[in-house]
Amino acid sequence: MSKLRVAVIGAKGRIGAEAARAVEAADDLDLVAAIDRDDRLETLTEADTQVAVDLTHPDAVMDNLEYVIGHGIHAVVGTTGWTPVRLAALEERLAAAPGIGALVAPNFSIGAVLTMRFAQQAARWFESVEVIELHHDNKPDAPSGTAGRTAQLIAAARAEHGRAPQHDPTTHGLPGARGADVDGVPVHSVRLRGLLAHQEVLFGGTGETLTIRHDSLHHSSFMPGILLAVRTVPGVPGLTYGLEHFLSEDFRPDED
Ligand SMILES: NC(=O)C1=CN([C@@H]2O[C@H](COP(=O)(O)OP(=O)(O)OC[C@H]3O[C@@H](n4cnc5c(N)ncnc54)[C@H](O)[C@@H]3O)[C@@H](O)[C@H]2O)C=CC1
Ligand SMILES: O=C(O)C1=N[C@H](C(=O)O)C[C@H](O)C1
Repeated sequence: MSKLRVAVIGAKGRIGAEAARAVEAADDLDLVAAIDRDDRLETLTEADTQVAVDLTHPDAVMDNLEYVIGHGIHAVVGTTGWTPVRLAALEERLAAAPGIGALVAPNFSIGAVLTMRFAQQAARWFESVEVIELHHDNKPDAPSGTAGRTAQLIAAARAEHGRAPQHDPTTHGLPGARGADVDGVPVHSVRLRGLLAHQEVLFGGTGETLTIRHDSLHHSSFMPGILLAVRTVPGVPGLTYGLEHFLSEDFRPDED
């Protein structure tokens, strides 16, 4: 069987470099292009790319996707910076490219996907909730894409179960001390040398708290999810938001 022809955009970056190595090491995938900011996007079409993985920067991803989708290439996107407006624009672009699929994943690690799912499940039961995300000191965006998505899912679950917005007791203090407000959920961003990608979801109820914590300790944590996405996206036209939609019972992150 012929191998799937895969390109990585952002291949000199922290995660892009790891993704290029993971694609290269996979028996069923062929790394046909690995480009970065000084390279031409035409390299992808010249290499007859079937799936492009974008791991670049919020400022670059929309133009990259315009080229990729416009040339009939499926997309796997880990780059952050997704707003409802951007997602709607991408969905519209895909509607004009029948048969082409794009997966946008706030996080490719199984632990982070499960954190979001567990937080969604817990949200209805607790009065208070706050999200704390902690990342390396070179991350340009805050809050992280994962934290933003986690907060959105929690807010939607609270609303679905008729929970009133949280009461913020703060009347005095400094601006920003209570974090960013994502759909009514406070999200706090820590940037610290030595860290990689970490998140805590704190729930509080009467006389108890529940903390869900996830730690990505190495970029390898994202690779099984990226490879799963690369293999799955050609069969799923249109926009998919979140790796959870590609997970099946037989996914074994430790086997890739
Ligand atoms: N969804 C997920 O699971 C994960 C997502 N990310 C996201 O991936 C993105 C990249 O993260 P890092 O690798 O840490 O950043 P990085 O700064 O180390 O790498 C980004 C790379 O993209 C390149 N780049 C920038 N503009 C470009 C363009 N127009 N064309 C081609 N290449 C371009 C840069 O030169 C750089 O080499 C960020 O948005 C980050 O949040 C990171 C880790 C996991
Ligand atoms: O920049 C990173 O490192 C990461 N970015 C993604 C995010 O913003 O959620 C995923 C993960 O947290 C690593």
